[in-house]
Amino acid sequence: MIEFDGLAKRYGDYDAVRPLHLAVGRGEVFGFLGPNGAGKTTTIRMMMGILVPSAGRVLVDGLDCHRDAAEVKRHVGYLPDNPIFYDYLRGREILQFVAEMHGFRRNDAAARAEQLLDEFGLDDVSEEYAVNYSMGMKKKLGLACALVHDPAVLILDEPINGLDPRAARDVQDLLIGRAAAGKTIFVSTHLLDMAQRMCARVGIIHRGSLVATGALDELRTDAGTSLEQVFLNLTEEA
Ligand SMILES: Nc1ncnc2c1ncn2[C@@H]1O[C@H](COP(=O)(O)OP(=O)(O)OP(=O)(O)O)[C@@H](O)[C@H]1O
Repeated sequence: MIEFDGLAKRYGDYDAVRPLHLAVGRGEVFGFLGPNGAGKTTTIRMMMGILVPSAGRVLVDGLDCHRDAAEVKRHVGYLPDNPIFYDYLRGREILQFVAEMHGFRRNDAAARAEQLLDEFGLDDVSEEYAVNYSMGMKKKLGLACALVHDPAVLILDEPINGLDPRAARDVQDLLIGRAAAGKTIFVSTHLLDMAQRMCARVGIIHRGSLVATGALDELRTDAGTSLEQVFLNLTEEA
């Protein structure tokens, strides 16, 4: 479903992402774990066609994320690390706008917006300007936007970063629901609790290199200790 084939990004002589080879299967919830600056956002921006790879490629459903970027967006829902909204649109209008961009007719777009506002518990703030939303509300609205067209694949950059425990739990529950419905989820995080709750398999990225992949239980058994210790060992600074 998602295939990284030597995907790499270089800034000048700095390797932000070193050739990445990885396959994520249909229906899998894959955690992309790494410390600050490891290369997670850079990788995800290449998946979304926002950054041009320096080498290699990444495919979603056989489509090249750089060459076929527009088509990839029909298959994928994307939550950026810091969702930004038009400051002159209200929550409901943003969802309606995104739905229309995906080809919904006006009435269908309104109905879809209504449905998502309800599901994400945003009804009460639907008429407020999204730019004034709290971080938790912005992440929920961003996730609702990512789901408007019911994509098979979700690519999420730090979905619960900066959220209070209740908002973090709400967002995780929404995602667990989507995973149970068979969505393929590629989620970047440096929050190990979240990886433990949600991900069947993880990859750990450190200084642009994938240093380990596997099921959480395998990784823990390898090091005979907690995921936190595995993470700390693998991402140790020289
Ligand atoms: N435009 C750029 N020019 C030069 N270096 C960059 C640029 N963008 C990112 N980098 C560097 O590439 C590295 C990877 O950054 P990236 O944002 O992908 O990390 P990350 O794993 O998402 O980190 P975080 O968890 O802090 O968001 C960092 O060292 C960053 O400073």
